[in-house]
Amino acid sequence: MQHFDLAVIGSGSGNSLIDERFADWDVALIERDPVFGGTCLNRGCIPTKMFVVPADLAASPAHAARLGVDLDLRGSDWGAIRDRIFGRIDPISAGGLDWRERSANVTVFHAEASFAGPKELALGDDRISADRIVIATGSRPRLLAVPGIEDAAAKVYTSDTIMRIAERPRRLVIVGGGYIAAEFAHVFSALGTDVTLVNRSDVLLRHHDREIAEHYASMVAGQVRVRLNQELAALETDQRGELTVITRDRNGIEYEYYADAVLLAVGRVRNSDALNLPAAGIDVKPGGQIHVDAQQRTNVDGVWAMGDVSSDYLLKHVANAEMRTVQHNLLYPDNPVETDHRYVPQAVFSHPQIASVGATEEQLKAWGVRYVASRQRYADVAYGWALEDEGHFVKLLADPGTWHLLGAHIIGPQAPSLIQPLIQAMSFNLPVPQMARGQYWIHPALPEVVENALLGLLDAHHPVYLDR
Ligand SMILES: Cc1cc2nc3c(=O)[nH]c(=O)nc-3n(C[C@H](O)[C@H](O)[C@H](O)COP(=O)(O)OP(=O)(O)OC[C@H]3O[C@@H](n4cnc5c(N)ncnc54)[C@H](O)[C@@H]3O)c2cc1C
Ligand SMILES: NC(=O)c1ccc[n+]([C@@H]2O[C@H](COP(=O)([O-])OP(=O)(O)OC[C@H]3O[C@@H](n4cnc5c(N)ncnc54)[C@H](O)[C@@H]3O)[C@@H](O)[C@H]2O)c1
Repeated sequence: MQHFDLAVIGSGSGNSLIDERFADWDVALIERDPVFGGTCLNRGCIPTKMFVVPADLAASPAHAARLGVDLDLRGSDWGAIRDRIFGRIDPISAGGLDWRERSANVTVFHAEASFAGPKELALGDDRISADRIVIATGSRPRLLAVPGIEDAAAKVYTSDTIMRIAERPRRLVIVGGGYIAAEFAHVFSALGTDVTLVNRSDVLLRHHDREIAEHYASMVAGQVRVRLNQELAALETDQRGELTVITRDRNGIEYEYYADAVLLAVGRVRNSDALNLPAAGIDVKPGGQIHVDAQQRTNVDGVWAMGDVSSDYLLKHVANAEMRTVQHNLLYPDNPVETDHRYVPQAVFSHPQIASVGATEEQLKAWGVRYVASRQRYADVAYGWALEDEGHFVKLLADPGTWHLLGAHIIGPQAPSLIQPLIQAMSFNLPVPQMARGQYWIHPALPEVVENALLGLLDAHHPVYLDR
């Protein structure tokens, strides 16, 4: 049996862990997917955002008309967009594998790993052992088992498959109301598909601040058909191969939608089920989330886990942060560090864009925390005038005692970029007065909407003067 200093399962964030500092370690990297590099690169963050940019352009004529510019969308070439995106991504993935296979100290195994003991892995018929094992196996789309789904399989997609679809569907039903549903609703509707969004609960983007979620719902309703409180009940394929999507509401009433394709966007399943974790005695939470401590250690000595398979956050920037923790703790076991999960930001690249960090107003109320809130419309700052903005805003929540930000929520153009200084302020405990008045804000740039929201917090309570 081959023995290694370190075995890493999963070539997504796990692959990034093995840097030059491990040059004198004997490392095994195991990947079961023929495609190398994991979700973010091949079927997640990166290709979705590469679709969002052309979708933003395709959606721009309506906005341009309000500014006196007459743009016409004459069409979109799905094949060209798709091939450009994957023509860029696929060589990066293949090149990454090639480079890794040529690394002197790393052996790449193309196999599904499962535990045969605490420090032993079964890779098909092979066995390897390692002093340390890192589980970075990620997650996969959740599927729904409803009548007719097998017959309709050729027209049922997930985020793993829809971006490579041969032709853009004329009519698409998206099941779900989270990140993936919101981003693909934008991409497909902007490029010309008739989209119906079916969601089981009565809110879209339910983990967001309620005001933001409601505002998003009102805006997306202008782009796609939104059907709330309905869940997928069945799929029917007739003799001509035409697909009907049947949904059911809470009263048992059924609805029918004709579709050329269905996208399931109903959450993700952690990839821990194939790992035979009981063989190693590794603790798992309900739902398959591997239990780790703040140092990313599982309950079994020498076995770490990171990223989607163990994290509370299914986000690449979190997987990267956890990867850096594991990396450090492997290299410097006598000086371990913990992952900082205090202020995890998130962004939805929908239309409009959304970004948030920290607590929602509903959470603060539920926790009984004292707070002040401010809302600043893009339309009331100079660059918002230039944009002729309608309806987008920044919402901030702060502690009126310490003047530390408790939460920041933005819906509107460039929200994922605008929020970055607020993440910085929260991470480094920069109080609102200092942040608002202790620096210049470029005039008349869009971040003035953040500046004014900060000043609004101070007005919301009582004036605070800075000792400068
Ligand atoms: C459509 C979509 C869009 C997204 N957009 C964003 C975004 O904009 N921003 C953001 O922050 N996050 C985004 N995410 C989330 C982000 O992609 C994930 O959080 C991140 O990729 C997780 O990384 P990971 O290393 O944990 O897992 P992965 O990258 O999934 O890597 C796990 C690897 O392990 C392999 N594997 C699994 N089980 C085994 C086994 N038993 N043996 C061997 N190999 C195995 C898998 O094949 C996979 O290659 C998006 C996700 C999706 C689906
Ligand atoms: N921009 C980003 O950062 C980004 C983009 C895409 C995905 N992601 C990550 O991937 C994760 C998964 O995304 P997601 O959108 O699949 O999950 P999600 O958890 O965000 O949303 C799932 C949605 O499906 C609905 N749903 C569940 N079962 C249903 C059913 N039977 N019928 C109808 N609706 C049903 C839920 O009500 C919910 O609205 C996200 O949580 C996020 O962490 C991030």
